[in-house]
Amino acid sequence: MSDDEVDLELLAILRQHLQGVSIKDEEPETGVLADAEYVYDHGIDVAIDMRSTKRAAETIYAQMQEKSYSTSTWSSHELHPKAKDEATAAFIFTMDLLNFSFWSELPDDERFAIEYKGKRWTGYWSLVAAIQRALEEDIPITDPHYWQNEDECNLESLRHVFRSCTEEEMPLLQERLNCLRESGNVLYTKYECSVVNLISAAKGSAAQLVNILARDFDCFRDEHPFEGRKAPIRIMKRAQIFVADIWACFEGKSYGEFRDIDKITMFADYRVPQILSTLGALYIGPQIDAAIRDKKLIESGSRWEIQLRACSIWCVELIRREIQSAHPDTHVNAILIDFFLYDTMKEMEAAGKESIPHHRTRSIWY
Ligand SMILES: Nc1nc2c(c(CN[C@H]3C=C[C@H](O)[C@@H]3O)cn2[C@@H]2O[C@H](COP(=O)(O)O)[C@@H](O)[C@H]2O)c(=O)[nH]1
Repeated sequence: MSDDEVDLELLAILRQHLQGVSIKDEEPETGVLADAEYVYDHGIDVAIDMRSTKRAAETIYAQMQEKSYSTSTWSSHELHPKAKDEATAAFIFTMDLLNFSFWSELPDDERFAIEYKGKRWTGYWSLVAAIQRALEEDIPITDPHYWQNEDECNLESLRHVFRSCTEEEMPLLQERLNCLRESGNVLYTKYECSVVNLISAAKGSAAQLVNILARDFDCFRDEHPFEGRKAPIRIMKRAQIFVADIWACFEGKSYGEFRDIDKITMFADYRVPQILSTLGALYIGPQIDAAIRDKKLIESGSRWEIQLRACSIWCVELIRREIQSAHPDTHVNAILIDFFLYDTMKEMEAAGKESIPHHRTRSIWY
């Protein structure tokens, strides 16, 4: 080969690596877990207590067994779509495009809430309720064509879709409109306005689907600089939870069939770090702990916030390894552990048993 041909070959290999596709076995990686371990090894404000992590692993495993926690738990939630079809895939994409920042400074009876099916829904469930309600009102909120139509889909119509039964508006409404507009444009230009085409582009790889979302959609690219490291820390929370929700909803079949689903990590939100800390598995240093207890805003992308998120990902990975080694005959992945921890934290919240608040960061990433 001439020198030029060698250079071109090397360039192609480098480009593939940069897109997260490794040459040797064509099996892509997301890089999220490696980056989580990097932050854990290099940060000084958040640590993991091994003894509590081991204990938490046992408790989590026992309760997951008791509740026979599986992919089918996803569809058992009252508001989640039940049909296993393309419309549900579009529903889940819309949901995870907007699945961020529901927390409020106001007391429970004044905070943003959606009234639907005779109940008052807050947090994540307010999003799901609003989408269900819009569809029942014949508003095509899950249709990428609608997202691009500025006459029909705009701040005013979004205020209607997400109208609250209290005085407080849904947080970051303009940012949510921006996410819809950008995604509508990308789906139109690259995937014939079809979420199913987007899923198919990953050719059955969960990691590749995360990488495609990060590559094509600015609003999914949840990566942040950390302490002078050259490459940003990849967290990819909404990209990963989208893949996980599709996998769980379709129970690993049809659009939910991914050969490498176990490469998906915990989703670094503001609820799972809260329960990991409550369990004693995550040790949050005194300065951050004080800020959380005082409900102080922790800035998106700050050193503290990146450590909270990345160390939570690493902590759930250690819990997963602990469960796997103690119970080699069962198969549990970070997704189901995460779903279980989120749902358990919500049950604790509903029962008024939150011992420490969740951290307050306002961003479109979670
Ligand atoms: N790590 C993780 N984060 C999750 C979820 C979910 C809901 N997933 C459903 C699907 C399967 C599960 O069984 C759940 O039923 C929402 N969130 C995040 O939490 C925050 C909302 O909190 P709050 O305002 O209190 O509702 C916000 O950042 C949102 O993005 C999860 O599962 N894992």
